Amino acid sequence: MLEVKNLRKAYGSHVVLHDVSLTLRPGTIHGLVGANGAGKTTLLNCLYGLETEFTGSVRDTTGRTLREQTGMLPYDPYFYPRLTGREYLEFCLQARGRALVDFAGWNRLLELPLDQYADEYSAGMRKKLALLALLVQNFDYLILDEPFNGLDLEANLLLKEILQRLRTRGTGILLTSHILGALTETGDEITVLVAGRVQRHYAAAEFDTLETDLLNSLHREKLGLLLDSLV
Ligand SMILES: Nc1ncnc2c1ncn2[C@@H]1O[C@H](COP(=O)(O)OP(=O)(O)OP(=O)(O)O)[C@@H](O)[C@H]1O
Repeated sequence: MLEVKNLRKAYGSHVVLHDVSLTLRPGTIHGLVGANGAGKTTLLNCLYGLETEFTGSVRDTTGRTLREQTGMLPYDPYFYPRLTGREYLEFCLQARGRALVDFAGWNRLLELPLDQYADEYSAGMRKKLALLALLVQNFDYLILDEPFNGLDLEANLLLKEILQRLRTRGTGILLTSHILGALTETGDEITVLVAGRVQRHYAAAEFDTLETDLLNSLHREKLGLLLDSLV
């Protein structure tokens, strides 16, 4: 299990994460929601080790090195210029010291032009390529920052199905999304982050309450202001 305990992260005097704790169990999908700037990406970056200056702890409870069996999809994946999609995939495997595999199986689903330069792909194709690089590596845990963002309708449906099948296979998946339905349809647990603090963890049986809570807070804070502005 991956465990984040009492994580506190600041940029200068700006505290972005306050005492955040959560767990990611094998074979579960854990959604992370929160407004723009709530701290979701920062939390994922601390978890994966892209940010190292924080207090609190991040660990695999089995004692293994977290990075070894965890793959991460960044919010905006970077591609080196003049690398084809295939070369990018090969690079990802080699950087991890893994043997090359045949990409054709997964790519029959994602249908990427692997012999074109990746930095010339559309935004959705780039997202698919970065996902493909994770899928071919069979990680135990996946950390996905906005995986649905930019994907077309068909790829969205496909990704939901893929995530559910990976969960059945035992993969633990932590993902952010601003599309609540994508998380409530697939997730086992959702954590709501408000201004860098965990407001509440919701189990699947409480997802109806989550929608009501989010709507209520929206009604209170923003819809009231909107009504005031319109009169
Ligand atoms: N490198 C950085 N330096 C300084 N402040 C940062 C840095 N990265 C993020 N922040 C600040 O941390 C806060 C949380 O940002 P973060 O990107 O984690 O939010 P988020 O919940 O992922 O937002 P979004 O939904 O817009 O992607 C924001 O106030 C942001 O300005």
